[in-house]
Amino acid sequence: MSDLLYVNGGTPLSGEITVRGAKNFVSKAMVAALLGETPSTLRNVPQIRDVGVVTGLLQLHGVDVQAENGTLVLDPSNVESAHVADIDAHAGSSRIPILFCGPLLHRLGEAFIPDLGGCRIGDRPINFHLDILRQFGAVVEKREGGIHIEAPRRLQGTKIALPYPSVGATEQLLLTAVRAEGITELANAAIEPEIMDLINVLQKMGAIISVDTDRVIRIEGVDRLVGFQHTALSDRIEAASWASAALATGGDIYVRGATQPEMTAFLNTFRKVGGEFAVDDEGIRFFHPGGDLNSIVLETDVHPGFMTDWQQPLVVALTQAKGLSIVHETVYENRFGFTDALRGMGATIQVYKECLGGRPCRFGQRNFYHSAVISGPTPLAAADIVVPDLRGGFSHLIAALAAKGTSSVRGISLIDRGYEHFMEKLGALGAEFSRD
Ligand SMILES: CC(=O)N[C@H]1[C@@H](OP(=O)(O)OP(=O)(O)OC[C@H]2O[C@@H](n3ccc(=O)[nH]c3=O)[C@H](O)[C@@H]2O)O[C@H](CO)[C@@H](O)[C@@H]1O
Ligand SMILES: C=C(OP(=O)(O)O)C(=O)O
Repeated sequence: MSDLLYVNGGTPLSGEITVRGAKNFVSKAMVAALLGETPSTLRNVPQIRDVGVVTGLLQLHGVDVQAENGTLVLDPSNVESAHVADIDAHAGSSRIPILFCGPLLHRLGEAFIPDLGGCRIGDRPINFHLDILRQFGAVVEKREGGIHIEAPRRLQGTKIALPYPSVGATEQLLLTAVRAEGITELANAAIEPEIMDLINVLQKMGAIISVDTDRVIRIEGVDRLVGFQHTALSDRIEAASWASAALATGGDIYVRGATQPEMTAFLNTFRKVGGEFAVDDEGIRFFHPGGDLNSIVLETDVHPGFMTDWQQPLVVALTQAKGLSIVHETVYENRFGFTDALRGMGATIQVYKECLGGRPCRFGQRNFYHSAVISGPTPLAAADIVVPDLRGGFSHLIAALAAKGTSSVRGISLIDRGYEHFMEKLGALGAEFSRD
């Protein structure tokens, strides 16, 4: 099937869709299953490409993965006999392979981790991950196409402070510390809801982990872990993406499965922009109440702040708000590339190297266009677009749906990485489109 979608925009999206488990949790919980001596069951798993990638990686390592109706059963009992030390077949496919380090070191004593993929929204180095592994006593060596890691003896608990509360590095530490010898303490840890749910999973497996209010996580290593049974928390990025689509197209979308506690920062911002929402026990209805949308000043941040992955879809809605909005991206240095295409569709967006609208961040005084000023409202016109990355791609799709006329959107398979059945969902919301 072709990677090109023709979108006939200008109609408000209206109706109901369902979101399932979070991409940024499910893949990590699947890796955690490697640590158990018995099978694990994970429920509420979406059919997205990243789940397929991690399934492939686990199978290569001898894990039996059975999938049925959104439930995965992962049996790691053959990992030792499979003992695969080279998984470069999956180089560049996602960011998850780096999280195999701790579990594989505990089980096999060595591993080869291929170069990572994921969205190109900045340099995305892995220096924190490698420093963590070395502090546990692993020997890390750069080789062609990836890194080779080895644990000459059992990994040892350690005390670490992250220079920045990185999600991946915090997960790296958790997945390594739970079976290391002794106590590990991580200061300046990330505390995203997806990390808290990973901690839930690890605790079910037998781990001892405490989280303090000051971003300190403390783990007492244990000798063995067992399988878990868990239902994944909901995907708050997908939910916010559909909410932004409702706002940008003047629509009304009920997102079944969306949950309020993990979305507090988004909901506050959505309300300030002029969107309305109604929370019930099953999900959240997001709608444009009519009238003007308001411009805002917004800064992305680590949890509990406004998350960076919400930024790109919301910027499309801000092109329809009255006045000047300022968005300061403080998590990634290069996450405004997607605005080029929006400008081509008629949006007025200027990007700056300065830290605008808030406190100085790591990227100020450097050569990164990490602040944006959006002036609206501007009608959007149809265009030919090439999808740059996962969230940028979804944002382009929203822009095409808001624009009058027929747009072509090329590279839509990138969107499958994080949005389950997005074309069926668009259909259910009344979008007009056809696949080439
Ligand atoms: C699969 C997954 O869960 N992806 C999410 C995860 O990405 P990921 O875990 O890759 O993001 P991090 O939180 O690690 O990155 C945050 C910042 O730390 C920097 N950094 C990170 C690691 C490192 O070793 N050195 C370093 O400098 C990064 O370049 C970035 O500027 O959290 C991000 C922040 O919420 C989300 O946008 C991604 O959707
Ligand atoms: C940046 C993202 O994902 P990844 O870390 O998998 O590239 C994202 O989900 O928006």
